[in-house]
Amino acid sequence: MSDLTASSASEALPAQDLSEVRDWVTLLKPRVISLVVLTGVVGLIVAPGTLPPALAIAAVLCIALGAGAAGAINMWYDRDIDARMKRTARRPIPAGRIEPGAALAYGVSLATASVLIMGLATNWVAAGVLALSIAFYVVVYTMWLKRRTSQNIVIGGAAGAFPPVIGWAAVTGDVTLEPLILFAIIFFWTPPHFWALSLFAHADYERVGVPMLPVTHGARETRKQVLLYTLLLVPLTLAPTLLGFAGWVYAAAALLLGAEFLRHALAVWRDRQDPAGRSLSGDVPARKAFRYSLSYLGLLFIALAVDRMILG
Ligand code: HEM
Ligand SMILES: CC(C)=CCC/C(C)=C/CC/C(C)=C/COP(=O)(O)OP(=O)(O)O
Repeated sequence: MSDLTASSASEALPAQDLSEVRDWVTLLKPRVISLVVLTGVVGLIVAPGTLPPALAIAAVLCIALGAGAAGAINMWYDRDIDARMKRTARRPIPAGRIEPGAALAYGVSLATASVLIMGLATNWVAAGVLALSIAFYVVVYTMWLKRRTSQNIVIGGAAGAFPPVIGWAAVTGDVTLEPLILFAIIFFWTPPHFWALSLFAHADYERVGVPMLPVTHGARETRKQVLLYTLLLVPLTLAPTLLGFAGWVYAAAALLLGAEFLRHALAVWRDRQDPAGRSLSGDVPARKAFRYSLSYLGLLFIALAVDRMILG
């Protein structure tokens, strides 16, 4: 090997290592995890009592790791359809950069580690709810419902609603009404979050035969469901104040943020459509509603934490 080839090979190695690391991180769906972690942290903050900082950090890392592991197993299971959808074809498994078996081993090991560490660091109630949420995302949503029914994300979406319950249980060792209300808020938020996205991403799902609502019931029904779930969600977000575990700062934020979410949902509902209900605007309102759904949930949970810190 000439010097020139040898030196360019050694220079190329770190960049290749870096992109390999990036692929393993991508398997954890890190952007989705960021919001999952935020809701989990708020569960931890609003729970009565405290954890020593090192254990609180361990609990948050376990939620991130468990959610990431579930995402990796989801990508292992869905590698056939991911390869045929534009949005997902470049993922590490369908693109051939990570072996399916290695991804599965990685997901299962991380999932096991996250549950065990959670149990040892905090308590086994929190570890049990973490295990349940991983099983819900992997088994109930990914392996069972996703390819079978348009209600996949309503039932399976419960997986993503568990993190505040896990955070709360990590502190208290218990699951009471308060964290269940936070669960319900995320549960009712998931349909407008996902169905707004599915309105502009339905071609992918149609191609691979995944029965998402716009594919099975059409765009018009999906727009209606986005609005209906938002109408149920907004009053529900006032429950923490009505039940006395949050104050007026949170209630004001919930009303303002909710009014804006309703405005987006109404715009989705009213979007100019052809006779089949397909958007004539390039689904601009649906794209905006999807983006806003992310800020909405983040800000709502931040408002709850701030409110609880003010109330003490
Ligand atoms: C069954 C329930 C859910 C489904 C089917 C779903 C589906 C999706 C899909 C398909 C995307 C686009 C991702 C991409 O293009 O890579 C997305 C984005 C996102 N979802 Fe969800 N989601 C669900 C629940 C949740 C939950 C519970 C959270 C957090 C609390 C969440 C947070 C996010 C975030 C932060 C993004 C943006 C990611 C980015 O910027 O790429 N999702 N969701
Ligand atoms: C603690 C714990 C286990 C939390 C799990 C949390 C969670 C956010 C679950 C649902 C997340 C999600 C991105 C679903 C995507 O659907 P998809 O998998 O059909 O999307 P894709 O087509 O992008 O793969």
